[in-house]
Formats: sequence, C-alpha cells, structure tokens
Amino acid sequence: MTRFEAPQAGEKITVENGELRVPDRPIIPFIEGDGTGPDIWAAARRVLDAAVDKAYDSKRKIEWMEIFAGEKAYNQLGKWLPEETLEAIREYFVAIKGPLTTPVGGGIRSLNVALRQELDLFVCLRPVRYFSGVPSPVKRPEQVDMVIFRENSEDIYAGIEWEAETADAQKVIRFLQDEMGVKKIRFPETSGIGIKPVSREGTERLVRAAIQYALDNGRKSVTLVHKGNIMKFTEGSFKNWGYELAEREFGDKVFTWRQYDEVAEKEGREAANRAQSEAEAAGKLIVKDSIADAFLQQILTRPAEYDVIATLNLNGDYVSDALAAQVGGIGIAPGANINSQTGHAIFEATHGTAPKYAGMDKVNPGSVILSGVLMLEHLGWQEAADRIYRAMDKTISEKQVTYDFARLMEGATELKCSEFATKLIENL
Ligand SMILES: NC(=O)C1=CN([C@@H]2O[C@H](COP(=O)(O)OP(=O)(O)OC[C@H]3O[C@@H](n4cnc5c(N)ncnc54)[C@H](OP(=O)(O)O)[C@@H]3O)[C@@H](O)[C@H]2O)C=CC1
Ligand SMILES: O=C(O)CCC(=O)C(=O)O
Ligand SMILES: [Mg+2]
Repeated sequence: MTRFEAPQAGEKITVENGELRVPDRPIIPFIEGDGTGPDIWAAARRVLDAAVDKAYDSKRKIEWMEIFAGEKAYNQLGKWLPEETLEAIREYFVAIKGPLTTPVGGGIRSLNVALRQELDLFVCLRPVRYFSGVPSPVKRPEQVDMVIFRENSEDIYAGIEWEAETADAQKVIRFLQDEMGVKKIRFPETSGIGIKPVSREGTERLVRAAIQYALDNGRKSVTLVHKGNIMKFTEGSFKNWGYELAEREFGDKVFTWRQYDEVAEKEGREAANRAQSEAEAAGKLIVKDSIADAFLQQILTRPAEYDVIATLNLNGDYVSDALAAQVGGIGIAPGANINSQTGHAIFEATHGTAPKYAGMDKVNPGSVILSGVLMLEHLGWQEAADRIYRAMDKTISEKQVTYDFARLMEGATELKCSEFATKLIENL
C-alpha cells in the first residue's frame, strides 16, 4: 500500500538531458514538519499558491501532495522516515519540508540529515540577504549579501560515532592506540569517539557547484571556509582540493589566493597584489580561503568582503545561523538541499522546530516562504518568486511583522503567523 496519494490533477516534474521539465501543474510533495512546522507550512502554502496564481493568471498551479516524516509519520505509520517518502521525492524530484525534531544525546539520528544523505543532496544552499526595515543587531546589515554552499553529505554529520564506555568505543580506542600509535586520547576510559570523513570527491562536487554558481550569477568571489590549521587532512584538504579544482577546471575564469601566494613567493607581494588587481579588472572570480574562527569575526566586521561561501558541513551549519542573525534572524533564513547532477532538491528553512512556540500560530513563516521562493526559482517560475520578494519587502517596511521582528522594531504591529501570510498575500 502506498503511503501517499497523488492528486488527481497535475503531472510529474521530469528531468531530460539534465534539465528539469516543469509542467504547468506540477505535483510537489511536502512534509509538514514537527513543532511549529504545521503553522509555518500552512502559511507558506497559502502565499506560494497566491503568488503563482497571480503571476500566471491562474494558468499555473502547484498540486501539493503530502508525504510523511517525523512525528506525524511515526504516529500514523510507525516509522520516522518511511521508505515511501524517499521514493516519492526520488520520483517527483522537487519537494519542500518543514523542520523535523532531532533529540539531543540519544534517540533517533537526524531525519533532516538522513533525507540529505539518502538522496545524496550534496549542496546545502543558503542565501543570506537583507530585507530593508528588518531589525538587525549590526550597524550595516545591508552589506551582508552572501550565498552559502554547505557540503551536505559528509563531515562529522556522517554519524560515525561511538558512545563513551561502550564496548564499541573501547574497541575503536584500542585500535587507535595499539595499531595506529595514537597516544593523545586524554581520558581513554571515558571518551566517546566521532569520526569525520571528508573526501576529495565530496569536496570537489561542492566547490564546483559554488564556483559555477558564482560565475553564472556574476559574483565576485568564492571563499573556502575551513579549520585546516587544526584538522589538516580533512578541513585542510578541503581547502587544497578546492584550490586545485578551481585552477584545473575553471582555468582563466578564476584567480586563486594559491596563485597569489605563488606570485608573492617568486616576485614579491607587490607583484602579487598587481596580479590580483588585474584579475579583478578582467572580471575573474577570486577564489580565496578563510579559517573558520577568523571568518566568523570577519563576517561581523567586514561582511562586504564576502560573497559566495563554500564550506564543510559543520562549519556551514554554524555560519548559516550566524549570518541569519546578522540580517534579522532565523525567521527569514531560507535554504535548499540540492543534487545538481540528478535534479533532486528539497527546500527547507534554516531554522528548526522551535518547539516552545508549537501550535501558537506565532512564529515567522518567512524562512519557509522564502525557501518556497527558492523552489519557484528552481522551477523557473521567477515572476511568482519576484512577487513574493516584493511583498516581503513591502510588508516588512510597513512594520507588519511577527513577534521576532516586532520585539526589535519601534512602532511595529505584531501579527500572528497566519496574519503575516495574509498581509503578504494582500501585498503580492
Ligand atoms: N532542518 C531542520 O529541520 C532543522 C531541525 N532542527 C531541530 O529543531 C529542534 C529545535 O532546535 P533549536 O536548537 O531549538 O533551534 P530552532 O531553530 O528550532 O529554534 C531556536 C530559536 O530560533 C528562533 N526561531 C526558530 N524558528 C523561528 C521562526 N520561524 N520565527 C522566528 N524565530 C524562530 C526562536 O528564537 P526565540 O526563542 O528568540 O524566539 C527559537 O527559540 C531540534 O530538534 C533540532 O534538531 C534544527 C535546525 C534545523
Ligand atoms: O537535523 C537537525 O536536527 C539539525 C540540522 C541543522 O541544524 C541544519 O541543517 O541547519
Ligand atoms: Mg542548523
């Protein structure tokens, strides 16, 4: 028995010669999500439908199809992530989801991560831009305009870890000590162990996608963010493989800081500065790198210097929330998980389930709405996407906002989650 019911009307999105073929009434699976998921999804769905209807004079329409994961799937089907859900996304290519709960410490592993890994959605794309009028903790939030490419399939997120004081952890520790000559585990009897795989293939496909995006969108730089001074053969290799890939595959379209260092070593720093200026004047993309801790302070002090960011999974997770806060918070931070080779994509907010607000019709639906906007852009439905961007700008500048913005804005009207969606629809 199938666990999802395809709507009567509508057609499947297909992929031909690597290109998405989108019918006028595409069937798009959605996962409502846990916690605040039902509130924000209901709001987002109304806005997306209204924007599509208005942009295309009712000639186009998304036929939504509910699929299940998380608490709803567990309660109804006895499984957290039913195989049918994965099958539906494989079959229909494009899906959107609300946030799903992951317990800390014990319990199930992240369903969000599982979806990304099962479908090999190796790019986590998180654009961060400022909407005028949004309250921000920094003085010049409008200088933040970055697009994060977070590696989404490996790193510490692969879930290779063993709990302290178990036979498995002891076995791994003994192997490390006896066979690998490891002497530095400070408290071997009580250590849990985690393993961080980072591969050349995984790095290359992520960095390739970031550079291609930067070139296609006239961006100025790609920064490889890593902690390669400490984790030399994972994060350090990410940086080295990224530079090698940039120079090998993108040749004279890019100028890398590795090339800068080569010139500096042979001909001095002035010559290297000249080489970089010439490359910039010729419209070349600058590929540079930054160590993660320094990067986190520089995005606060000099955000205008950063553009497209390519980074590993855990760094990307931290950087996404930090940058979201800079432009007004996690309530308007969208995201997409994409496999650009197969065409599969799941759109989802950067934030989580915010459980303390569950069922209160309170939180900002902006992140999931803007994730839906990324989805519309992915479908090639730019007119509908642009309407929502404009409506978002207008509604926020009218100070008609949810609690998260209202508490930081003077003279704002605090709207419920559903009321904010209604206001957006009026402003479409
Ligand atoms: N992709 C996914 O599905 C993700 C799932 N998660 C999961 O979500 C659960 C909760 O995680 P937690 O660490 O609390 O992080 P959350 O992102 O869920 O919430 C942290 C805080 O962010 C603010 N916030 C979150 N969503 C909104 C919104 N829509 N509008 C306005 N403000 C918002 C709230 O701040 P304030 O209190 O200041 O109002 C909230 O308390 C965990 O199980 C976690 O694993 C986490 C991240 C991503
Ligand atoms: O899967 C989770 O619970 C958290 C994931 C997360 O924080 C993220 O993807 O940004
Ligand atoms: Mg996160």
